[in-house]
Amino acid sequence: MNDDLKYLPEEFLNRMNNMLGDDFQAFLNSYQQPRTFGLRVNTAKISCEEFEKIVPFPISPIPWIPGGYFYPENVRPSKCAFYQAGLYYLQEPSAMTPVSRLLPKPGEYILDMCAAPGGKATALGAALKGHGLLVANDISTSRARALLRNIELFGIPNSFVTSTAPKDLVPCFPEFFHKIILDAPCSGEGMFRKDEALAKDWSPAKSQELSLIQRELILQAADMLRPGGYLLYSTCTFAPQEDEGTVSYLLENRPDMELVEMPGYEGFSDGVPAWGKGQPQLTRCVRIFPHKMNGEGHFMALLHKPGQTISEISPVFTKPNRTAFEYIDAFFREIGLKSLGGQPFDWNRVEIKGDKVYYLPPVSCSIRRINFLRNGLYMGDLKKNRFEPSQPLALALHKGEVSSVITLPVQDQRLERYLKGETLLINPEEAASPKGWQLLCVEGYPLGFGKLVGQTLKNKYPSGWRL
Ligand SMILES: C[S@@+](CC[C@H](N)C(=O)[O-])C[C@H]1O[C@@H](n2cnc3c(N)ncnc32)[C@H](O)[C@@H]1O
Repeated sequence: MNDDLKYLPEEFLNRMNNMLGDDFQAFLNSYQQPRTFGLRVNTAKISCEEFEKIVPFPISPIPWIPGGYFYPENVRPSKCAFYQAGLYYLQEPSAMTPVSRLLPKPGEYILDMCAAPGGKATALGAALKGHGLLVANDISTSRARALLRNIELFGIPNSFVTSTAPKDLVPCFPEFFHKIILDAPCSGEGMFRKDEALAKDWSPAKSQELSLIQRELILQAADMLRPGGYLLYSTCTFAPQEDEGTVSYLLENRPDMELVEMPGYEGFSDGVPAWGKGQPQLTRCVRIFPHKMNGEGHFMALLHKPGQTISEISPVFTKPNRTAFEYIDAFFREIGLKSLGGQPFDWNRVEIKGDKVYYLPPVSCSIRRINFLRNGLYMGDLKKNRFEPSQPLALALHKGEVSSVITLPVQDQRLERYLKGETLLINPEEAASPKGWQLLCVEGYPLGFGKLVGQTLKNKYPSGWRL
């Protein structure tokens, strides 16, 4: 065994040898190949064609992911202002696959049960394009905070971000969702090449423990899925008991559910019935092996609950304090707001709690006993006789939705200084309006607010967001 591979646990290698047979050597060799790096375009904010024109570093399409691109290892895309404008998410290429096979559509109600830090939730939210509802949940509150940040960076206005044990979501959302993604906590075997620490932490006992958790979670997911709905179960492990084993358990316990084919790709491998309880339909599961594709190990199963989906959208009912509306409206007039996130602004969705202003998702439902980190978009704060906009509001705005803008080219050094919290010198011809609130943009894409006084742009980029 090559010294470079010593970190791989022997029991893991023996099991993989049994699973893969003739393919085992190729699998092992893949651990000496460099890993790949990916980003996924936020198609709610920018088209792929436009992104390809303006991106300032080399990219090449990931062939099995619409909107996914490889970038070279020596590039740091998180240092580019387009990243702070929420134009893309950095994600390992295989990990982009589950959402791309769930085919989320605008208007659907979608749940991401184990969502932090948001790799899949941001893709789901982008696909909804502001219509319908995304519930992004993670049991860990600290991880859910990182999830909220990514949802806000992506400018997703129609989401609940929650931190609750999935069993407590079930009574709130019985047969509610059109689509659910369960990207389960798993033993992470597929990520050993990316993160050797995972291999050091691995044990068969842990995998067994996790498989029991996955069994509970997958039944809970099925119970929140409406007839006609789709559930995508995914892991980043090769362990059969966590993959086909979990899906088998669902098929046994929820016999109405069926495995369906998902859009294929030449590098995908079929699931193996013998690795579960032998149900022939387990071949419809998909495995991604690092020796067959340019990505890390992954497992996916797309499940359907037969029945007719009833399409209905429940209206939002709020009883807002309308006296505050004039302050918000005055701000909107000052910046010349035309729409929000591609849709006309709907005053019925405004909720005011104390001095905080929120824009609720366009869907309501009765919810108790859930720990919310966010219900909709945090728009800003009411101060004495005025409204102060938030950073998430800036990021929820699309290119061209506001007229008081200062837009700088991506190479402009002032963008980095803005993101560090500094004031900027702005030439009069660079600002669309001579004073007051401005939306600072990179190539037209909103980054954050500032206030122009003479030629000085006072920085309103919040300290918690700065570089
Ligand atoms: C594989 S990660 C999710 C990654 C995420 N979907 C993404 O794409 O960024 C699994 C998540 O499950 C959460 N988790 C762990 N135990 C859980 C449990 N018992 N119930 C629900 N979620 C759990 C973890 O906090 C973790 O964030």
